[in-house]
Amino acid sequence: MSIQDKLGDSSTAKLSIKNVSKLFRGARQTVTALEDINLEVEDGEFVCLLGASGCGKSTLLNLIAGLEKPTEGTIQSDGQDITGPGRQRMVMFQEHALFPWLDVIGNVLFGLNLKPGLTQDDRRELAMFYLKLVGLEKFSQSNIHELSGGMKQRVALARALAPNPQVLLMDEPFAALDAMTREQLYADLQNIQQKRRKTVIFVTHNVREAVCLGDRVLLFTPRPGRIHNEYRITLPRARDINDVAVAQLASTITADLKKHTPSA
Ligand SMILES: Nc1ncnc2c1ncn2[C@@H]1O[C@H](COP(=O)(O)OP(=O)(O)OP(=O)(O)O)[C@@H](O)[C@H]1O
Repeated sequence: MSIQDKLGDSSTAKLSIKNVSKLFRGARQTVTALEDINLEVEDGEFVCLLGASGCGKSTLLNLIAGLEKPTEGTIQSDGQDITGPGRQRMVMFQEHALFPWLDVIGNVLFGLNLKPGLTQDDRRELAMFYLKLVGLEKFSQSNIHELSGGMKQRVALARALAPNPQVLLMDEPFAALDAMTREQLYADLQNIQQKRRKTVIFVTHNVREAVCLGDRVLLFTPRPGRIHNEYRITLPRARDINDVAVAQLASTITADLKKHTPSA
Protein backbone atom coordinates (compact mmCIF):
# COMPACT_ATOMS: atom_id res chain seq x y z
CA MET A 1 0.00 0.00 0.00
CA SER A 2 1.46 3.38 -0.99
CA ILE A 3 1.59 6.37 1.36
CA GLN A 4 -1.15 7.97 -0.75
CA ASP A 5 -3.43 4.98 -0.05
CA LYS A 6 -2.62 5.09 3.64
CA LEU A 7 -3.31 8.82 3.81
CA GLY A 8 -6.75 8.37 2.25
CA ASP A 9 -8.52 11.13 0.36
CA SER A 10 -8.19 14.51 1.96
CA SER A 11 -11.66 14.38 3.45
CA THR A 12 -13.77 17.41 4.28
CA ALA A 13 -17.29 17.89 5.57
CA LYS A 14 -20.08 20.37 5.11
CA LEU A 15 -21.32 21.80 8.41
CA SER A 16 -24.86 22.96 8.94
CA ILE A 17 -25.76 24.95 12.05
CA LYS A 18 -29.44 25.83 12.43
CA ASN A 19 -31.07 28.10 15.02
CA VAL A 20 -28.48 27.25 17.64
CA SER A 21 -28.59 28.83 21.07
CA LYS A 22 -26.50 27.89 24.08
CA LEU A 23 -27.33 28.77 27.67
CA PHE A 24 -25.12 27.98 30.65
CA ARG A 25 -27.31 27.64 33.75
CA GLY A 26 -25.46 28.34 36.98
CA ALA A 27 -26.70 28.42 40.59
CA ARG A 28 -27.03 32.21 40.56
CA GLN A 29 -27.34 33.18 36.92
CA THR A 30 -27.93 31.91 33.44
CA VAL A 31 -25.56 33.03 30.70
CA THR A 32 -26.79 33.11 27.11
CA ALA A 33 -23.51 32.43 25.33
CA LEU A 34 -24.97 32.06 21.83
CA GLU A 35 -28.31 33.09 20.37
CA ASP A 36 -29.88 31.97 17.12
CA ILE A 37 -26.75 31.02 15.21
CA ASN A 38 -27.33 29.97 11.60
CA LEU A 39 -24.36 28.99 9.53
CA GLU A 40 -23.58 26.80 6.55
CA VAL A 41 -19.92 25.92 6.02
CA GLU A 42 -18.92 24.42 2.69
CA ASP A 43 -16.67 21.39 2.21
CA GLY A 44 -13.08 22.52 2.62
CA GLU A 45 -13.97 26.08 3.56
CA PHE A 46 -11.74 27.98 6.02
CA VAL A 47 -13.98 30.06 8.28
CA CYS A 48 -12.65 32.45 10.93
CA LEU A 49 -14.70 33.56 13.94
CA LEU A 50 -13.98 37.06 15.25
CA GLY A 51 -15.49 38.94 18.16
CA ALA A 52 -14.97 40.43 21.59
CA SER A 53 -13.92 38.26 24.50
CA GLY A 54 -16.87 36.29 25.86
CA CYS A 55 -19.02 36.48 22.70
CA GLY A 56 -19.24 32.69 22.44
CA LYS A 57 -16.62 31.80 19.81
CA SER A 58 -15.10 28.95 21.83
CA THR A 59 -18.58 27.80 22.80
CA LEU A 60 -19.50 27.45 19.12
CA LEU A 61 -16.28 25.53 18.48
CA ASN A 62 -17.04 23.19 21.39
CA LEU A 63 -20.57 22.61 20.09
CA ILE A 64 -19.22 21.66 16.65
CA ALA A 65 -16.62 19.43 18.32
CA GLY A 66 -19.45 17.68 20.18
CA LEU A 67 -17.94 18.59 23.55
CA GLU A 68 -21.08 20.58 24.43
CA LYS A 69 -24.71 20.24 23.34
CA PRO A 70 -26.83 23.14 22.03
CA THR A 71 -29.70 24.27 24.25
CA GLU A 72 -31.72 24.84 21.09
CA GLY A 73 -31.16 24.08 17.43
CA THR A 74 -29.20 21.48 15.49
CA ILE A 75 -25.64 21.00 14.28
CA GLN A 76 -24.94 18.57 11.47
CA SER A 77 -21.84 17.37 9.72
CA ASP A 78 -22.54 16.00 6.24
CA GLY A 79 -26.22 15.65 7.16
CA GLN A 80 -25.58 13.73 10.39
CA ASP A 81 -26.39 15.20 13.81
CA ILE A 82 -23.29 15.76 15.92
CA THR A 83 -23.98 13.88 19.14
CA GLY A 84 -20.50 13.78 20.71
CA PRO A 85 -16.79 14.07 19.98
CA GLY A 86 -15.47 12.01 17.08
CA ARG A 87 -12.27 11.51 15.16
CA GLN A 88 -13.77 13.26 12.13
CA ARG A 89 -13.51 16.54 14.06
CA MET A 90 -10.18 17.30 15.70
CA VAL A 91 -9.62 20.28 17.99
CA MET A 92 -6.42 22.28 18.40
CA PHE A 93 -6.14 24.72 21.31
CA GLN A 94 -4.07 27.79 22.17
CA GLU A 95 -2.02 25.68 24.56
CA HIS A 96 -0.50 22.77 22.75
CA ALA A 97 -1.90 20.06 25.11
CA LEU A 98 0.79 17.59 24.07
CA PHE A 99 1.71 14.58 26.21
CA PRO A 100 5.06 15.45 27.84
CA TRP A 101 5.85 11.77 28.60
CA LEU A 102 5.80 10.92 24.88
CA ASP A 103 8.37 12.09 22.33
CA VAL A 104 7.35 14.05 19.22
CA ILE A 105 6.47 11.04 17.05
CA GLY A 106 4.78 9.38 20.03
CA ASN A 107 2.40 12.34 20.23
CA VAL A 108 1.51 12.12 16.54
CA LEU A 109 1.15 8.33 16.77
CA PHE A 110 -1.28 8.80 19.65
CA GLY A 111 -3.81 10.39 17.28
CA LEU A 112 -3.27 7.58 14.79
CA ASN A 113 -4.18 4.93 17.35
CA LEU A 114 -7.76 5.97 16.71
CA LYS A 115 -7.47 4.99 13.06
CA PRO A 116 -8.33 1.35 12.41
CA GLY A 117 -6.86 -0.98 9.78
CA LEU A 118 -3.22 0.17 9.95
CA THR A 119 -0.12 -1.79 10.93
CA GLN A 120 2.41 -0.29 13.33
CA ASP A 121 4.71 0.43 10.33
CA ASP A 122 1.86 2.18 8.49
CA ARG A 123 1.24 4.38 11.52
CA ARG A 124 4.91 5.35 11.77
CA GLU A 125 5.05 6.15 8.05
CA LEU A 126 1.94 8.32 8.35
CA ALA A 127 3.25 10.05 11.48
CA MET A 128 6.50 10.86 9.64
CA PHE A 129 4.51 12.16 6.63
CA TYR A 130 2.67 14.64 8.87
CA LEU A 131 5.82 15.62 10.78
CA LYS A 132 7.42 16.38 7.42
CA LEU A 133 4.36 18.39 6.41
CA VAL A 134 4.82 20.62 9.46
CA GLY A 135 8.62 20.75 8.97
CA LEU A 136 9.60 18.66 11.99
CA GLU A 137 10.81 15.38 10.50
CA LYS A 138 14.25 15.89 12.06
CA PHE A 139 12.72 16.24 15.53
CA SER A 140 10.69 13.04 15.62
CA GLN A 141 12.68 11.64 18.58
CA SER A 142 12.83 14.92 20.55
CA ASN A 143 11.21 15.38 23.91
CA ILE A 144 8.38 17.89 24.07
CA HIS A 145 10.17 20.09 26.65
CA GLU A 146 13.07 20.52 24.19
CA LEU A 147 10.82 22.28 21.64
CA SER A 148 10.01 25.97 21.20
CA GLY A 149 6.40 27.16 21.47
CA GLY A 150 6.07 27.27 17.69
CA MET A 151 7.44 23.75 17.32
CA LYS A 152 5.00 22.47 19.93
CA GLN A 153 2.11 23.98 17.99
CA ARG A 154 3.43 22.29 14.83
CA VAL A 155 3.42 18.95 16.63
CA ALA A 156 -0.13 19.65 17.82
CA LEU A 157 -1.11 20.42 14.21
CA ALA A 158 0.50 17.20 12.94
CA ARG A 159 -1.29 15.24 15.66
CA ALA A 160 -4.64 16.81 14.76
CA LEU A 161 -4.15 16.18 11.01
CA ALA A 162 -2.79 12.63 11.24
CA PRO A 163 -6.12 10.79 11.70
CA ASN A 164 -7.29 12.61 8.52
CA PRO A 165 -10.30 14.34 10.14
CA GLN A 166 -12.90 16.02 7.95
CA VAL A 167 -13.02 19.10 10.16
CA LEU A 168 -10.25 20.92 12.00
CA LEU A 169 -11.37 23.15 14.88
CA MET A 170 -8.71 25.65 15.93
CA ASP A 171 -9.14 27.79 19.04
CA GLU A 172 -6.61 30.67 18.91
CA PRO A 173 -3.86 28.17 18.06
CA PHE A 174 -1.16 30.81 17.49
CA ALA A 175 -2.14 33.40 20.13
CA ALA A 176 0.67 32.49 22.53
CA LEU A 177 3.42 32.67 19.90
CA ASP A 178 5.72 35.56 18.98
CA ALA A 179 4.98 37.50 15.78
CA MET A 180 7.79 35.97 13.70
CA THR A 181 6.82 32.41 14.56
CA ARG A 182 3.18 33.18 13.87
CA GLU A 183 4.00 34.57 10.44
CA GLN A 184 5.85 31.41 9.53
CA LEU A 185 2.89 29.33 10.69
CA TYR A 186 0.45 31.39 8.58
CA ALA A 187 2.51 30.50 5.52
CA ASP A 188 2.79 26.86 6.60
CA LEU A 189 -0.89 26.50 7.36
CA GLN A 190 -1.88 27.89 3.96
CA ASN A 191 0.59 25.51 2.31
CA ILE A 192 -0.74 22.55 4.31
CA GLN A 193 -4.34 23.54 3.52
CA GLN A 194 -3.44 23.43 -0.15
CA LYS A 195 -2.02 19.90 0.19
CA ARG A 196 -4.46 18.36 2.70
CA ARG A 197 -7.57 20.49 2.48
CA LYS A 198 -9.89 20.40 5.52
CA THR A 199 -13.01 22.21 6.58
CA VAL A 200 -11.54 24.60 9.17
CA ILE A 201 -13.21 26.67 11.88
CA PHE A 202 -10.63 29.04 13.32
CA VAL A 203 -11.23 31.23 16.37
CA THR A 204 -9.09 34.34 16.71
CA HIS A 205 -8.95 37.86 18.14
CA ASN A 206 -6.50 38.88 15.47
CA VAL A 207 -8.31 40.51 12.53
CA ARG A 208 -5.29 40.43 10.20
CA GLU A 209 -4.77 36.77 10.97
CA ALA A 210 -8.41 36.10 10.05
CA VAL A 211 -8.07 37.99 6.75
CA CYS A 212 -4.77 36.26 5.97
CA LEU A 213 -6.12 32.74 6.53
CA GLY A 214 -9.88 32.76 6.00
CA ASP A 215 -12.08 32.15 3.00
CA ARG A 216 -14.75 33.81 5.13
CA VAL A 217 -14.67 35.85 8.33
CA LEU A 218 -17.68 35.94 10.65
CA LEU A 219 -18.19 38.80 13.10
CA PHE A 220 -19.92 38.12 16.41
CA THR A 221 -21.77 40.58 18.66
CA PRO A 222 -20.87 40.63 22.37
CA ARG A 223 -22.97 38.47 24.69
CA PRO A 224 -25.25 36.96 23.68
CA GLY A 225 -23.16 35.99 20.69
CA ARG A 226 -24.86 36.41 17.35
CA ILE A 227 -23.36 36.60 13.88
CA HIS A 228 -23.84 40.21 12.78
CA ASN A 229 -21.79 40.30 9.61
CA GLU A 230 -19.60 38.22 7.35
CA TYR A 231 -16.85 38.99 4.86
CA ARG A 232 -15.83 36.72 1.99
CA ILE A 233 -12.09 37.07 1.52
CA THR A 234 -11.21 36.75 -2.13
CA LEU A 235 -7.62 38.03 -2.00
CA PRO A 236 -5.28 35.72 -3.94
CA ARG A 237 -3.32 33.05 -2.05
CA ALA A 238 -0.81 32.49 -0.64
CA ARG A 239 -1.48 35.61 1.44
CA ASP A 240 1.09 37.50 3.42
CA ILE A 241 -0.12 39.08 6.68
CA ASN A 242 2.01 42.17 5.91
CA ASP A 243 0.41 42.69 2.52
CA VAL A 244 -1.27 46.09 2.07
CA ALA A 245 -4.53 44.54 0.82
CA VAL A 246 -4.72 42.30 3.92
CA ALA A 247 -4.08 45.31 6.19
CA GLN A 248 -6.72 47.44 4.41
CA LEU A 249 -9.42 44.80 4.64
CA ALA A 250 -8.48 44.13 8.27
CA SER A 251 -8.94 47.79 9.13
CA THR A 252 -12.41 47.82 7.51
CA ILE A 253 -13.38 44.74 9.52
CA THR A 254 -11.91 46.20 12.73
CA ALA A 255 -14.05 49.33 12.29
CA ASP A 256 -17.13 47.12 11.81
CA LEU A 257 -16.26 45.09 14.94
CA LYS A 258 -15.81 48.23 17.01
CA LYS A 259 -19.29 49.45 16.05
CA HIS A 260 -20.69 46.36 17.79
CA THR A 261 -18.40 46.39 20.82
CA PRO A 262 -19.65 48.94 23.36
CA SER A 263 -16.37 49.39 25.23
CA ALA A 264 -14.20 49.57 22.11
N1 LIG B 1 -18.85 25.84 30.87
C1 LIG B 1 -19.34 27.06 31.06
N2 LIG B 1 -20.13 27.34 32.12
C2 LIG B 1 -20.65 28.56 32.33
N3 LIG B 1 -20.44 29.61 31.49
C3 LIG B 1 -19.67 29.40 30.43
C4 LIG B 1 -19.07 28.13 30.14
N4 LIG B 1 -18.36 28.22 28.99
C5 LIG B 1 -18.48 29.51 28.58
N5 LIG B 1 -19.27 30.20 29.43
C6 LIG B 1 -19.66 31.61 29.29
O1 LIG B 1 -20.18 31.78 27.98
C7 LIG B 1 -19.76 33.03 27.42
C8 LIG B 1 -19.02 32.77 26.12
O2 LIG B 1 -17.75 32.17 26.43
P1 LIG B 1 -16.72 31.74 25.29
O3 LIG B 1 -15.53 31.16 25.99
O4 LIG B 1 -17.40 30.90 24.30
O5 LIG B 1 -16.35 33.13 24.64
P2 LIG B 1 -15.19 33.52 23.65
O6 LIG B 1 -15.77 34.44 22.63
O7 LIG B 1 -14.51 32.30 23.15
O8 LIG B 1 -14.21 34.30 24.62
P3 LIG B 1 -12.62 34.54 24.52
O9 LIG B 1 -12.40 35.28 23.24
O10 LIG B 1 -12.30 35.36 25.73
O11 LIG B 1 -11.97 33.18 24.55
C9 LIG B 1 -18.89 33.69 28.49
O12 LIG B 1 -19.70 34.58 29.22
C10 LIG B 1 -18.48 32.56 29.39
O13 LIG B 1 -18.26 32.98 30.71
